[in-house]
Formats: sequence, structure tokens, C-alpha cells
Amino acid sequence: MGDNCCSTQLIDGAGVLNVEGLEHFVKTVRLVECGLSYVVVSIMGPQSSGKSTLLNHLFRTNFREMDALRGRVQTTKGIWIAKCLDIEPCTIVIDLEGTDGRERGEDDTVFEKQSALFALAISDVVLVNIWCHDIGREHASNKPLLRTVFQVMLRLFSPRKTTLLFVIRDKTKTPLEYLEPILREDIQKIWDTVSKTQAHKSLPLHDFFNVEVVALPSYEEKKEQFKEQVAQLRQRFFNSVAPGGLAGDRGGVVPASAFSFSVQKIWKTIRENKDLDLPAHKVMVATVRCEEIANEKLSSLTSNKQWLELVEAVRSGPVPGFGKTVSSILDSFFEEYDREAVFFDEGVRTSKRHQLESKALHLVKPAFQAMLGHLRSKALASFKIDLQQSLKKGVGFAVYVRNCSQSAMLEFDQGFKDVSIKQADWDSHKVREKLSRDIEAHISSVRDAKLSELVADFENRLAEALTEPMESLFDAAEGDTWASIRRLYKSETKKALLDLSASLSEFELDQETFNKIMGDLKDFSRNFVEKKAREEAGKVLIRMKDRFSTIFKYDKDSMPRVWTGKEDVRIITKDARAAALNLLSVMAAIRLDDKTDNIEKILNSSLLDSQASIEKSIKPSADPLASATWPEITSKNTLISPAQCKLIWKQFNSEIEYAVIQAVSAQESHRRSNNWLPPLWAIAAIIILGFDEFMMLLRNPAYAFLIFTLTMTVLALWKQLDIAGEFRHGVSFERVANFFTSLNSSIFLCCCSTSVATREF
Ligand SMILES: Nc1nc2c(ncn2[C@@H]2O[C@H](COP(=O)(O)OP(=O)(O)OP(=O)(O)O)[C@@H](O)[C@H]2O)c(=O)[nH]1
Repeated sequence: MGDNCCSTQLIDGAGVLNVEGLEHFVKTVRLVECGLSYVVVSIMGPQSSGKSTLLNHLFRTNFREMDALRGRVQTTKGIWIAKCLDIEPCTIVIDLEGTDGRERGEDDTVFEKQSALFALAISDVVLVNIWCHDIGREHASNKPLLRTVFQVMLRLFSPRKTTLLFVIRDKTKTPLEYLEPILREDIQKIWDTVSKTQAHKSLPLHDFFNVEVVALPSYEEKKEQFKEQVAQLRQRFFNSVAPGGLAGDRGGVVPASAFSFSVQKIWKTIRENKDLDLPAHKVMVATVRCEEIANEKLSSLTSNKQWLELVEAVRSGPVPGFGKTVSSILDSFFEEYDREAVFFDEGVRTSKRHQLESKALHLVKPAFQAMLGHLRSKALASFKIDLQQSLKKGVGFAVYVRNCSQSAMLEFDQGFKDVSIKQADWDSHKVREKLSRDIEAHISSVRDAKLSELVADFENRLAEALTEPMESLFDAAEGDTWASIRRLYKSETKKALLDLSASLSEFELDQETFNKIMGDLKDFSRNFVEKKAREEAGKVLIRMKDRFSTIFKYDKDSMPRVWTGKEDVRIITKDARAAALNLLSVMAAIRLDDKTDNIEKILNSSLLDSQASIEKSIKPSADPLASATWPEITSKNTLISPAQCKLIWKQFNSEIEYAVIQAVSAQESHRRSNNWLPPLWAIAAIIILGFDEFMMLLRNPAYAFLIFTLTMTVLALWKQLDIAGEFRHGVSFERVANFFTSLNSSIFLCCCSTSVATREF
């Protein structure tokens, strides 16, 4: 009988729980698979009252029974556990050491109480074995036992409702109908006499127990009847958890998967003599077990092959259908948890599920974020390519940017749908914002590059438009030079600004940026003009010398001057110097602001008029050029300071001096070369010595007429041909040819006139 019941000693005589044996028992009888569908039945009663015999017959277990021949000695030590055979639902039987045993003695009642409490805490049905002849007796052996049961029951804080099935052994001829009221009266009396706390005082017995009574004939004397009635009693254990069944009223059942843990904890608490709060214990068991299940599921997820492959794939790039795959993996683990934790306290189960979900999602999150990262990079790359291609199409920067941004964000959003995990409420707003910022940064860098390119182009065009006209204006620097430069600067700047404004429209810039770019171009234009003026001011000495040379060496018709002595070198020099000084005054300051100044006057009065004063020996007043700035001209607008002007003027004068000296010498030498008459003393000698020859000519009219005619002819030729003038300009082949042509015609005319004169004479 009962080899498969897996009878195991659960707690030994010393009160030590056999954890290994219990684990083995639970595993062998596959208790975990039962969920809540199992019943625990225990038996109490005096020692050697046939408890093991009853259990073995009732449940087909194989607990050790006393050998009848050895007498009534204790056979069951400690607490034993076994599984009933062929009873559904799964029924676990606990056989307790008999009470009131001689072996333990009076002092050892502690173990009795502890085992009684243990049986009440874990059992749905408690069989109480009593001898029939003890019913109604004042000193019956079952009374201390019942007192113990009730006392320990009151120690249970919010106990579960337990069925107490009194099994009357060795029933007599007295029918059960008579015995049962007496027994119930005995039970009530004991219940009433048990000292209770204030909280339990008014509670009736049936709040704690369902009391059932059954009577069996003596096993030793009426074995067959005993077996027959035990078989009938066995029937009551089928479907015992169904409503109306023996354990139909039970509450606070611990799921079978936590049975082992629960038993260990209960026994530990009892041994430590602490209060046993069963609802709290149930919650504690649920907490521990649900946590164990959740941890087990999490650990399985961590090492799940499909998940690990997915993580690896995500590391190398985007994985299509990521969200669905992860959701399905998580679902499978969460479902497993639900299946295993279904019988535990709902509050605990739900809370632990949330914890499991949270941990699982925490595990999954890095992969999810990596996927978002891939999505972001992909959308950004697409945006960059799209924008680059769009910009090649032509004008319309802002429109292209808008379209490309929208399409990139749409791509990201669609990608996010594929990545999102059903069990998580994660949104993408942070990564989306980052993408948006990245796109903005790229737009900004492309726009800046484009704008720089555009502005540089306008600056180059403006510089080109200003350079040559300015150089030409400074070349011919006159009183109205700055007025012309101002006109040029304003017109070119206005034109450039208009064109730039039209070109900027495609960027749809905000007003501030637009104003800044326009302002920058305006500043560039002004700075360029100022820079150019400064550059040209550096060449002022050369220009002054050129200006001086132009006036000094060329006449009004731009013909080179020949210094014959008739020219007034002083006036020409003065004019040329005045013109050079005028150029210096033009180049001395930047005059873009349309303001008048006295630079020309100061320079003239200081440099030209002071020269005249020195020449006229007038003592000059304080030097207005001994300064670093011009009156009413800012240092920014000063190109050549007064002191610099003075120095330049000095250098200029020293450099033109040579040209003036050369001109004066040229006049001197010209004068000398044109003076062909002999000296006065020679003329006087000629007159005195040639007086006789002169008188002879006067006395002879023919000679006188001949000499007169020849003299007239030579004079006529001299005048006609302007021989003196011709030689003044130098000698050339062309001139010599012209000269002889003129000479021929003159000689012919002279011959004609001479012959006419001779004929008339
Ligand atoms: N009179 C009588 N004796 C019985 C009955 N059932 C069993 N016995 C005998 O009682 C003795 C003790 O039986 P067990 O079944 O070992 O009793 P127990 O209560 O399990 O004993 P412990 O576990 O030691 O407390 C045996 O010799 C049985 O034959 C019964 O119904 N009536």
C-alpha cells in the first residue's frame, strides 16, 4: 500500500525541518503543477490512537504504524508528509506525532503546541482522532489536545477557516446521533474555557472552524467494517475543494508552487515563537515567489537567443520590424510569468508584474535607443542628400529647406512606428528634437556658407565697380574729387544693396539677419572706399610730382615747354606747385560725409603763402601744420596728418627743385645761343675802320642799290623762313626738306622782285 505516496519526514523529533526532503517531495509528486487545486489534510490525536493506521487506509499512504504486538509505544516521531493516492484534487497528508505521549514527558509540550499550530496553519482539513469512550468524560485524553488546538488557533492572527473532522475511534453501539451533541458540547465547553484576548472574546467557534464528526468501528476488532466505513469516508475527500466539500470554505490558499517555501517560513516563524499572521504570510509568500518567478523570467529574457541576436543586429544597423519582434519576445515572457504567478495574491502578482515589465523594458531600452539613433542618423543623412540635390535645381533655398525637413521628419516618424514597443509608452520626442536640432544646425551651416558666398560675390562686384573709377578720380584729384567719390560710392552701394536684397529673398531670413547682412555690405562699401583712399594717399608724393611735372613741363596745349627765356619760370613753378598742393589737400582726408573743411586753405596759407611771406621777409605766425589732426576731421577720416603734409611738401620741394633749376639754366643757355651780334666795341671799330668803304658805296648809287637789294633779299628770306625759329626746335630730315622747299620758292620770289626792282632802277 502506498509506495507512490512518497512519504517523507518533514520535521524531525528535534523540530528540524527537512528542506531537501520537502523539495524532493514537492518535485516528485509534481505539486507545482497543481496551482491552487490541492488540499492539505493533517491528523492529530493521542499517541498510538491509530492515526497512521487511519491515514494509510483512508489515503493509501504508507506511514509507519505501530506493531500491535509491541504495545502502545510512540511510532511517529516529528511530522511526516505524504501524497494521497488516487484522490483528486491532489491531497497532501500530514501525520503528526501523537500528543500526550509518555516519551516526551510533561516538559516537552512545546513541540506538541508547535506542531498543532503548524498543522492548523497549513491544513485545510484537520482530522482529530478521539477515542469513543473519552466523549463526555471529564478527564478524557482528548481534552488537553483540543485545548491546545484552540489555544494555538487563537495565536493565529486572522486564521484561515479550517475544517475540524472529529474521528471517533472504536465506536460503540451508541449511535452517532447521540454521541455528536455530547462531543460538540464538550468542544464548546473547551472553547469557552480557553482564555482569549479581548479581540477574540466574543467570536464564536464556527468563525474559526467547521466542525464535522464521524465515527469508525475498531480497526482491531471490526477490521472489515472499519475498512468499509473508511472507504466511505474517503469518498468525502474527492472534490473536497468544491463548494460544500470538506474544504469548500477554505481561504488563503498558498499556490502549490510556493508550498515548500510557505511551509519553511511557517515552521521558522513558529519555532521563533512569533505571531503567525497568515494573510501577511500569504502576501509574503506571494511576494517572494512572484519575485522569484519574475527574476527567473528576466534572466531567461537576458539569455534568450532571439533577443541576443536582435541586440547584435541593432548594434550593426537598423533592424526592420524591431518593435514587433521585441513586443512579441516580451509578451511571451510576460505570459509565462502570468501563467506561473496566477494563483498568488493579485495585488502582489500585479505589482511584481509591473516590476518585471519595468526591468524588462529597462533591459530593452538601450537597444530601442540605439534604434532611435539609427533612425535619426538615417533621417539626417537623407535630409542632407535631398537638400544638396534640391539646391542644385536653382533659387528657392527656404522652400527646399522646408520641404526636405518635413520629409526627413516624416521618415523619422514612420520609422518610429516600426521601432515602438507595444508594452512601453516611450515616445521619441527627445530624439526627434535632437534630429530637429541637427537638421537646423545643418541648415544653418549650409545657409551661412551660401550667404557668405553670396555676400563675397557682392563684395567683389562692389570692389570692382569702385576700384577703377576711384583710381581715376584720385589721379585727376581736384576740388570736386570727393563729391564725385561720394556720388560713386552712394550709387554703387545702392545698386549692390538692391541686388543683394533681391538675392536674399530666397532665404526668407528674419528681419534682424537681413538687416545685418545689408548693413555689413554697406559697411564693406564704406570701408572699401576708405581703404582705397588710404592706399591712394600712400602714393601722394608721386602724384604730386606728376601733377607738378604736367603743369611745369607742358603748356596749356599739352605741348612740351621750350625754355627760351620768354617764359616766366617763377609763375609756372608757382602754378605747378599750387596744383600739387591742391592734390595734397584732396588726399589729406576722407570726405564721405559731405562736410566742408579748411584743409586746402590751411595748406595754402601754411605752405604756399608762407613761402611768399618768407620771400617778402614777413615773419610767419604759429604753424597750423604742427598737429596730428585736422580741425573738424576725425582721426578715422584722416589720411595724411598736417605734420605728414608738411614733411611731404618738404620732400616734394626738394625733389622738384632740380627740374626748376634745369628750366632756368635752359633759358640762360638759350638766351646766350641766340645773341649773334658782335660786341659794341667791334661794331664801333667796324664803323671807324670801314668809314671810307661805306662812303664810297654811298657815292656810287649802283653799288649802294646792289647792296640794298642783297640786304633786302637776305632779310626777306630770314623772315620768310623763320630760320631762327626752325633752329630753335632742333634739326630733322623733314624740317631740312621743308626748309629747302621754302627756300626755293623764296629765292624765286626774291629773284622776281629783284629783277623788277633792277628794271625799275
Ligand atoms: N483499538 C484500536 N486499536 C487500533 C485501531 N487502529 C489501530 N489500532 C492499533 O493501535 C496501535 C497504534 O497504531 P498506530 O496507527 O501506529 O497509532 P499512531 O496513533 O499512529 O501512533 P503514534 O504515531 O505513535 O502516535 C496499533 O497496534 C494498531 O493496530 C483502532 O481502530 N482501534
